[in-house]
Amino acid sequence: MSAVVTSEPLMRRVDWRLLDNRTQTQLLRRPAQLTSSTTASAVTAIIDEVRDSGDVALRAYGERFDGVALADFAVADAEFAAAEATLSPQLRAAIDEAAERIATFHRAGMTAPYSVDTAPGVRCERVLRPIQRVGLYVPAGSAPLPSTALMLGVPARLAGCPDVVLCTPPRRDGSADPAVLYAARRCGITRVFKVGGAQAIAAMAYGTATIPRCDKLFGPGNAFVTEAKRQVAMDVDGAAIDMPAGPSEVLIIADAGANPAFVAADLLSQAEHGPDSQVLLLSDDDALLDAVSGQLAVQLAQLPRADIARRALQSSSAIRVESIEQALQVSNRYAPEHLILALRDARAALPRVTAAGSVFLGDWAPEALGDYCSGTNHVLPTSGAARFAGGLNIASFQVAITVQEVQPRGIEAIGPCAVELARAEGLDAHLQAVALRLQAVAS
Ligand SMILES: NC(=O)c1ccc[n+]([C@@H]2O[C@H](COP(=O)([O-])OP(=O)(O)OC[C@H]3O[C@@H](n4cnc5c(N)ncnc54)[C@H](O)[C@@H]3O)[C@@H](O)[C@H]2O)c1
Ligand SMILES: N[C@H](CO)Cc1c[nH]c[nH+]1
Ligand SMILES: [Zn+2]
Repeated sequence: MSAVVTSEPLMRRVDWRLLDNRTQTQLLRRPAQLTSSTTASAVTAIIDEVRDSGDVALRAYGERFDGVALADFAVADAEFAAAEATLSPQLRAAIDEAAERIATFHRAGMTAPYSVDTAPGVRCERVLRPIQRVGLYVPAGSAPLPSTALMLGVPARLAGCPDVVLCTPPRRDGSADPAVLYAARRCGITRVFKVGGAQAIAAMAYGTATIPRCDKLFGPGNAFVTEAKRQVAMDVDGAAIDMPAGPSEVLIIADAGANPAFVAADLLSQAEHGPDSQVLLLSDDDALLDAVSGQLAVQLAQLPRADIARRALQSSSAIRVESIEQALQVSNRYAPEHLILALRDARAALPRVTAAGSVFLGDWAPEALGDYCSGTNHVLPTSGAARFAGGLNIASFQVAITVQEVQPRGIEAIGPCAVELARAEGLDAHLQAVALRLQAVAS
């Protein structure tokens, strides 16, 4: 029997139980990983050009990739005001409401400074400081994402970052998306530049005459943006980055009782982000897989962005597994950006999830709620980075500094321990720095 059970027109259907380990690994490869060497060299050339020619290069790339050569990239006060006036009251209210809920969730998870006496007369502390200048990237290639401006801007503000710069691709008429501008302003951000793609990342990492150099860069983006972040993070003269947050992914584990229309809608909602998005469906029930396949065809036909979603489905899979337990193992191996547990008892499965950016429990938590307004952050690790990294939070915008304060009785208490360890390492100057103080306290 072949591992390919049926040849689906929209999404490949495979039986996990019949695949060898190598084929399983290939199946779980992201499309962005397959094109990475070509993308990498294109991005290196863009970064080099921006470092050499600054704003001139930004203007040329803007013309080439976004169809507009801007004389001035900075958004002026008048454009912010016009943007706010353009938005419907309903959209402004939705942005405000989402911002409040995102703030509520993030504030609750804020790490606190702390202080502890580790020995009599030895106080150790951790204090938190906001990163001084942060650069945010808000995608707008295939669709402007004002929700991303909130996901970046709200925690940056709560962390207290004093200097926040935001880049987003311009529209063809040279303006920035009004909802992105409103969301940015809502988070207190006033330095917005109409620059997109790898060139925006290079500009914020190295600085140009117009765009200031930033300490750390944040935000999602397509394969070019994500690769540019990776490259500037590898360069000691570049900038730190939040995480690889590339093309969107969702993995859904659905049992026989799941609602096929809901499952199909959730798959399509990530597929419509871009042709390099990847969506995976795992189930132990053939009838459910069939029903979702039917729903996909029906719902896709009604989508304005059907072409993009159809292309994403081509690099996606519906996978028949032996059991929900096996599905959880596959999911942990894939480490999805988003994991939807469309299970009758989703909560019971949660303890077995070890790698995922954000988890959606049950039938009533579509991923789109996390994208917009449940309160969690939608800037999440992709490409398997959820194995070792979590999503964006306030701590991402802070540096934690440790402090120690030692009294004379403190050096008496712990000095001998340091002396012994310094002797073992053969580091005599270390030993001396402690021993001198021990003698001074004793005399
Ligand atoms: N992981 C996350 O947290 C997360 C969150 C939101 C969005 N996303 C992802 O962000 C991405 C947004 O992508 P997008 O394309 O819509 O917007 P984008 O702003 O990331 O990219 C648009 C820019 O790409 C550059 N570009 C386009 N074609 C190019 C080429 N051939 N060579 C070099 N540069 C080129 C252009 O400069 C353009 O301005 C999607 O893949 C989406 O899934 C991820
Ligand atoms: N699903 C995206 C994260 O991968 C975030 C987003 C923004 N707008 C809609 N969705
Ligand atoms: Zn989304």
